[in-house]
Amino acid sequence: MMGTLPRMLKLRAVLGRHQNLCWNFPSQALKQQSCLSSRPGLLLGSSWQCEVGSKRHHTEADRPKPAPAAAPDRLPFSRITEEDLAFFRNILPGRVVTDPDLLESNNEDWLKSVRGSSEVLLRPQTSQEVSQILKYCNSRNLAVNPQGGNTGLVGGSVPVYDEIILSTALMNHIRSFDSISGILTCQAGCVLEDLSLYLEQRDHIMPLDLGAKGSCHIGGNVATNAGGLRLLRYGSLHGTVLGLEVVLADGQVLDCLATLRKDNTGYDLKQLFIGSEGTLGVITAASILCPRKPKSVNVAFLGCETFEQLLKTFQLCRGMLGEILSAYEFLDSECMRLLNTHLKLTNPVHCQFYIVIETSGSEPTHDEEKLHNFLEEAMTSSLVSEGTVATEDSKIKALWSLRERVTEALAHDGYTYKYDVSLPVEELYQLVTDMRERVGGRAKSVVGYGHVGDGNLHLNITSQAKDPALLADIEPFVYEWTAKHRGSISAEHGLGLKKRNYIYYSKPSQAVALMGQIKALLDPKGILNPYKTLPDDQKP
Ligand SMILES: O=C(O)CC[C@@H](O)C(=O)O
Ligand SMILES: [Zn+2]
Repeated sequence: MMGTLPRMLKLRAVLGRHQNLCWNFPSQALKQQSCLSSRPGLLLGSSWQCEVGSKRHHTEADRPKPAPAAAPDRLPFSRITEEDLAFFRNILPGRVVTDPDLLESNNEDWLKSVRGSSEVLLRPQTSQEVSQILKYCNSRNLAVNPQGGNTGLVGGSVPVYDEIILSTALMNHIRSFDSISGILTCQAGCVLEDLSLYLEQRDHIMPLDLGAKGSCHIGGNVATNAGGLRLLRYGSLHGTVLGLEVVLADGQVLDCLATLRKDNTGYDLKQLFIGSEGTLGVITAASILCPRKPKSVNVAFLGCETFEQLLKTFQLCRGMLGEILSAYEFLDSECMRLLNTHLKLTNPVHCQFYIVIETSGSEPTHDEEKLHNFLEEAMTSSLVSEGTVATEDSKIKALWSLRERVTEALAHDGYTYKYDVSLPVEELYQLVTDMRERVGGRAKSVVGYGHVGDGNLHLNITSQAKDPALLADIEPFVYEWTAKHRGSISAEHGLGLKKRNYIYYSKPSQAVALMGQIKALLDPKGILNPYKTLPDDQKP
């Protein structure tokens, strides 16, 4: 994992010849920071568009009016009774939680912005137990909120009213790992970081990596189609998940747990459940294609003065680093200010925009040479003004923490309005600039960061406390802006409770209606994660 230090020092020496360039290794202060954002149990709308030829366009008149984002009325599900509890206690001895204190953290999302009032938490260990639970709930018309690590950011992982919480926490068993094919099969409740550690000992890695890795469950990652920091290199879970086991609303266990790279026998049903946020079935196990652990990893933390330079650097980087490029992330100077203020993290360089570039390859000498050439070119063409490079694990983690912990820093800044949009990269930062101008001094901070390499911006706005006037400035402006620029109003966080009614900004009515029909087919009573994902006009 480590590049050779003398070689990197040489790199510094060569690059150091250029004026304004300051290549240094992270400061002591930075090294001492913990590398992981420990989001404790963190689980967290689009333009109406239609396809005309290859172009999407949207007309104001055709776009359905989004309903308010607030929670809809409670749907007429049954209320839990003593007989129901007796049934659950019988099938899950010692694993039915009704103590309100113990239920606190399961009822509230990580952002503390959505709070349900569930009175029961079920902790199954097997798919058969999940099947028994759902069969019973379906027959009794009891609503169920499937819950993984509760790290979502759109209110998808917590109950809205009194839904029964079905936790995957005890379903954390690795079923198999084939080191020849790199295919891992595990239960849904395995924590992402545990899987990563397990695989690292076997010379492999998980194809996804998130700031919330210490708490999130792989089942929740798949259910939300989580993107994260490695998507640029390894693609989305739609490609790396080879098979799923899913329990349907009526309790049937759907065994699509294939471990094949290629399988064109009919419709690829597992894809329906990836990103469906627990509304179509409960994922109980997954087979995932895992890459080999790279032999050489380097991280460069660079600074540039304009977003245009940042994009040109990306272009250069894709051309010069090619197959070894594994991440291209960014944060603006406002994010850095919050990291300094709230988490006492120190910036290794000082600029308007910061880039985190990661390379992962199999030959350290080759990778370092490529990185060296790229950095030299980025410097001589004045795209990048400052930077630092790390090859050692601890330094790499320290640099990554500057990107991964922005969410945590924002949580300390105040009430946070979160937007997670996909946009054509060249327009990505204009939304932040326009928003800043629009909200003026009403907001405490307006920050932009995210996955430039994937065209994914995280626009976050904070205020001292929840502020309806500020919200009215932000929405629907942010959704309209995104739709106008042909973006998606949810790039990777999903729709959950908070964004469900904005789906029409990103999907045409026919597509949403078809989603409603699929939901009605798989979950006719609508017991699975009600109030989430689908807009209120499409609930069964
Ligand atoms: O908090 C956010 O807005 C983004 C969280 C996560 O997707 C990230 O990329 O850090
Ligand atoms: Zn993200």
